[in-house]
Amino acid sequence: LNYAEKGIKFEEKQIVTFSHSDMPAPKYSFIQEATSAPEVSFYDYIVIGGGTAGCPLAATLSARDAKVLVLERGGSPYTNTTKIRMENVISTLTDDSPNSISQSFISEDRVPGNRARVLGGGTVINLGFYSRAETLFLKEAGIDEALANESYEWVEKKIVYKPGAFQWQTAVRNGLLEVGVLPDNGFTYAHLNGTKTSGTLFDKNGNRHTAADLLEYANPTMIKVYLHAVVHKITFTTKDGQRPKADGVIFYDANGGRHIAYLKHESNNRSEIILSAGAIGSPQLLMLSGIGPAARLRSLGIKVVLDQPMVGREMADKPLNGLIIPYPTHIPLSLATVVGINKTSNYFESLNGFDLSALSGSGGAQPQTSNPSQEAMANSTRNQAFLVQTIFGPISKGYLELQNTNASDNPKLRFNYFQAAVDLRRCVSGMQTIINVVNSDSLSRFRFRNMTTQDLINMTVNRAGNLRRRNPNATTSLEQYCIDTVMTFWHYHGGCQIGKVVDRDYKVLGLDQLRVIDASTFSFSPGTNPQAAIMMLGR
Ligand SMILES: Cc1cc2nc3c(=O)[nH]c(=O)nc-3n(C[C@H](O)[C@H](O)[C@H](O)COP(=O)(O)OP(=O)(O)OC[C@H]3O[C@@H](n4cnc5c(N)ncnc54)[C@H](O)[C@@H]3O)c2cc1C
Repeated sequence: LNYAEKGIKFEEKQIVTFSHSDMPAPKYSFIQEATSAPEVSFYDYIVIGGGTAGCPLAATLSARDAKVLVLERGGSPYTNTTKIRMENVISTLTDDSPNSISQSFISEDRVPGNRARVLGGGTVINLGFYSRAETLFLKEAGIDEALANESYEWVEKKIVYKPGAFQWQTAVRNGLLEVGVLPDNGFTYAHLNGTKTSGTLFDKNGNRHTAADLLEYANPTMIKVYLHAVVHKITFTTKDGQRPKADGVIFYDANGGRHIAYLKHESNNRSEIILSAGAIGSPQLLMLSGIGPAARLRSLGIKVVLDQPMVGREMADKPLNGLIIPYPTHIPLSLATVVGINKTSNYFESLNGFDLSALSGSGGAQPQTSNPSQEAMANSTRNQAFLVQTIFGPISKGYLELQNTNASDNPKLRFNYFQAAVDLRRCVSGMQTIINVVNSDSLSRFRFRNMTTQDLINMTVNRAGNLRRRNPNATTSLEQYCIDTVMTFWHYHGGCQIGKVVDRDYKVLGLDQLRVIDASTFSFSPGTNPQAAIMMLGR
């Protein structure tokens, strides 16, 4: 973040650039399977996790003439680009096979979730909505606003698109304006109160562009990316009386081969290991490496390097609640390109033609209406929209704990959705706005005439109800509705927060040569959606 201050300029001529159009998948010579990695190697920087933060970070470092290694546990997003097209977002998330690019889990809250397992990380499996963070986020993190803006532009130039006018998104935008989510901010990436259209990672042909594309900015002679490289542990030198210093990383390839990458001794001053394994992966790996709550680590046979009780604490996820709206006509599918931001800290988004409730784990019980032809239409996932909301923050926090010492397994996660009363109040207020939008004139032509709001509520409880809900008839209030139908917004964060696990330069407290750069450092999820802020941070 101090590059500009220090007068360091990026060598633009080293950067491989393409025009921002629908380009073919890049063929990077520096991306290889980890099976081809030497047993021992040496680098200036070792980035663990080639995800949303890791890719822009590694590209940036390599363009500064540092020798950079990226270790990514998943494969390439360019192997099967059909899988990551817009129409396949939900089928990718429901693919639970061992080679899936999405690893699913169920939190202790009984809410199913997904985490990326692919180069490009969350940007390869997410819903693509792109919106910058509020300035509060920059202020709290102490990030220079001008440098943040330059970094956003660096990302946007390569992978962010202005969306076309989708019929459903236009109706939702008009509905939000009609019920008072004002002003109309038109098209902008900025985080502003009111209703706006923002960016998307999908181009006009529905092809997804991801953080992996940012590696086009890398200096190809200075970077190496290994795929299917599962990092098991960071190693430390611990000389008597001195702070532990991170010096290497142990990783395994797809054939189970063990490799170790070390930081180069001669470049010690700028050498670092940077953990960008995401909000779930980074605290997990710190613990597996001996940095975490000592008693718990010892109980799993892990040698303690630093007793750090805050690793894995204050984990959070934004709750998702909304209404399923079956409609009587066929309209082209769309993912969120419009967002409403109101003064009571709710964010409203929508998608249509996708069955998001397939992810709720409730088994997708069928809607109950009194009209058979309505039911036939409502049963078709192509003919339904999901109008959803989430809240600022959230205030409710949970935790991450190791279940075992296998880096590929999910740790135990609890997010405690709505534990804080203010989160529940915000959800109720947001649901009231959603009900108003659903009943607005703008959406009236997308509604079955005799399907009431209560019908929609019942349908959503049945289809999107989470695994915790036991009795659908027990949903008697909007408070209970929020609790019974909460799903993940996938904005996991925390576990390595600034001031608790890392300092304001993202350096791990109490250790040398180790930083964390990803969503695990956040105390709240930035913006309406965090990927813009995370890529900016990586840059
Ligand atoms: C389904 C879904 C929809 C979403 N929709 C949106 C949206 O529309 N807009 C938005 O802004 N945000 C969205 N998000 C959130 C956003 O995508 C994430 O917050 C963001 O991608 C997280 O970035 P990260 O760098 O912290 O982690 P990630 O991008 O997850 O990167 C972590 C990387 O580390 C790798 N890794 C983990 N452990 C290891 C290990 N042991 N060894 C080697 N590699 C490892 C992972 O495979 C991964 O590639 C969505 C997320 C999901 C899952």
